[in-house]
Amino acid sequence: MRIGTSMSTKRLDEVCVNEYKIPLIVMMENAILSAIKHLDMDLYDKYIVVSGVGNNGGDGLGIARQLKARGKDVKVFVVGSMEKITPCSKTNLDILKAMNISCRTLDIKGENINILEELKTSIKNSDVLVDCIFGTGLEREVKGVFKDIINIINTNKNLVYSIDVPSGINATTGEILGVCIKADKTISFEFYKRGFLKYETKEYIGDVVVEHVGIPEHIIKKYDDNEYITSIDFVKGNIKSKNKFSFKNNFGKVTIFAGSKGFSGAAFIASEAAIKSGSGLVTLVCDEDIQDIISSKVSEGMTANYKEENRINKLIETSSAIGFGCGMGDNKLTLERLEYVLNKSNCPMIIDADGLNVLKNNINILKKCENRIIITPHLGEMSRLTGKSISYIKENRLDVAKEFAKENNIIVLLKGYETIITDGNILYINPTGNSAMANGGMGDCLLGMITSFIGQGLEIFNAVVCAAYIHGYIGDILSKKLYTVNATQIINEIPSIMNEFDIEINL
Ligand SMILES: NC(=O)C1=CN([C@@H]2O[C@H](COP(=O)(O)OP(=O)(O)OC[C@H]3O[C@@H](n4cnc5c(N)ncnc54)[C@H](O)[C@@H]3O)[C@@H](O)[C@H]2O)[C@H](O)CC1
Ligand SMILES: [K+]
Repeated sequence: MRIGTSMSTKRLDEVCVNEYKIPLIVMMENAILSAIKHLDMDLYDKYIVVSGVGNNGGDGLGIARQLKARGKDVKVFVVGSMEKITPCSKTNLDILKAMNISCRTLDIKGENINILEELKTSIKNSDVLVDCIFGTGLEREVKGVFKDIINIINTNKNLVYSIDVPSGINATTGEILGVCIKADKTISFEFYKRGFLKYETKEYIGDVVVEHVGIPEHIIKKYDDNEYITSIDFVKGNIKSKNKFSFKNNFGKVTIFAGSKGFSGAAFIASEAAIKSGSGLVTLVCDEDIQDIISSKVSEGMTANYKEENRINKLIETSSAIGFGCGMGDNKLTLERLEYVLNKSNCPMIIDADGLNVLKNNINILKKCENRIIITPHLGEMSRLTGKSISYIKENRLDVAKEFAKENNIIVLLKGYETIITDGNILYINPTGNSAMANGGMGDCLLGMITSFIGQGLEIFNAVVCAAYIHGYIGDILSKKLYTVNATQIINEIPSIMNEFDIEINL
């Protein structure tokens, strides 16, 4: 699913109208017809449509017409200066008038007390309110009668379905411009709006569905912002095709540097996740004093300790991917080991946890490793790496991750609700995962899965996207029956879920 901004909508509209000669009213009618499919007409009969005078309002007026045509009881309120009404909205308003569908108008300059009372009563007497006051054209603080109406709707509402965006939200940034409709469902056009990714907007957007307005795919592709929400088809497609045609018999040889005294669990989880994700050969490199404990637990993997220099050198040279950092300790020795492995290796390297902590103020050591480093920080680690505050990163996480990836020529997987994966150019948002998974060891498990997928020969960026998706997908399935989901439970499910995905890694 594509992510887009107000600008993306505007640009596409202009291209369609000017270059491809698709009249806007045609796209609007497509938008209307695709929106009404989601208005639950089999459940409800009484609708109220509240429209502005922009094209979002035009969508609403067309929706009112289509609802009426299907025998529904519809009341329409239009708010805004009538002299500003867009041509397409005017056309739809004229059709409504010709059909004798009554429209109450609230002019921003007029005295609207009686109509506001009428609106309140109509809301109470209806099943569903369709919100079409503002769409992607909202550009300033919502005030006056617009503010009054939104507050009335939020206070008196039954169900509210917002068209394109809940009125009051900046579709690009997610900023709430003073007041905003609290939608139960948002039916958005062409793009999942970038603003919806801001955590604070979740209480306004409700369930989001994205519908098409009939713009040909090749045009959308041409003006793509390269930002997406990972779909299950993307994951299936990527993993399958890579293995089917390119690496059918190659399961990869991976090395994981992890664990230290007191942190043997991290090393176990990362290695076991790589094994269960289908790697041909997994070797864990750890401190000598935890080697025996881990050897006894990781029966299908091998272990080495830091004293075995020749063996380690050979492992680094021959690995198809290296995972580094879980439970190693935030100390000088870890930094030295990181530099050593970075210098000696040529394969993709995934760095997490203490591997990231020691990179603070040393990020330049990644510069010489062109395009083969993946970092997987959570917000705290990202804050230490970038020097930016957690709250700033939270507010601007897409751009912070993108900029950091671009500057350092790396792939960044920024963990959190709706994890981000970006190489500075393309960005994916991971839709899977849940709060039942918020416990120790999850990151180690993800590191093992990413290392394994890359080691098996998947394209690096796609491997990270797919690993994040499957990791969260398993968590989502388990959380339906478990209050807490831990890493070992995820690991145990990897083979069966991969099988369900029809992923051919183990053929
Ligand atoms: N390609 C598509 O996705 C299509 C989407 N459609 C719909 O069109 C709207 C965007 O329409 P636009 O006319 O550009 O903007 P709005 O309807 O959001 O309204 C702008 C309108 O409101 C005024 N305004 C802006 N901010 C404020 C404010 N704070 N207070 C008061 N008034 C304000 C502004 O001056 C304008 O008059 C999109 O969301 C879709 O719903 C098309 O139907 C088809 C193609
Ligand atoms: K709206």
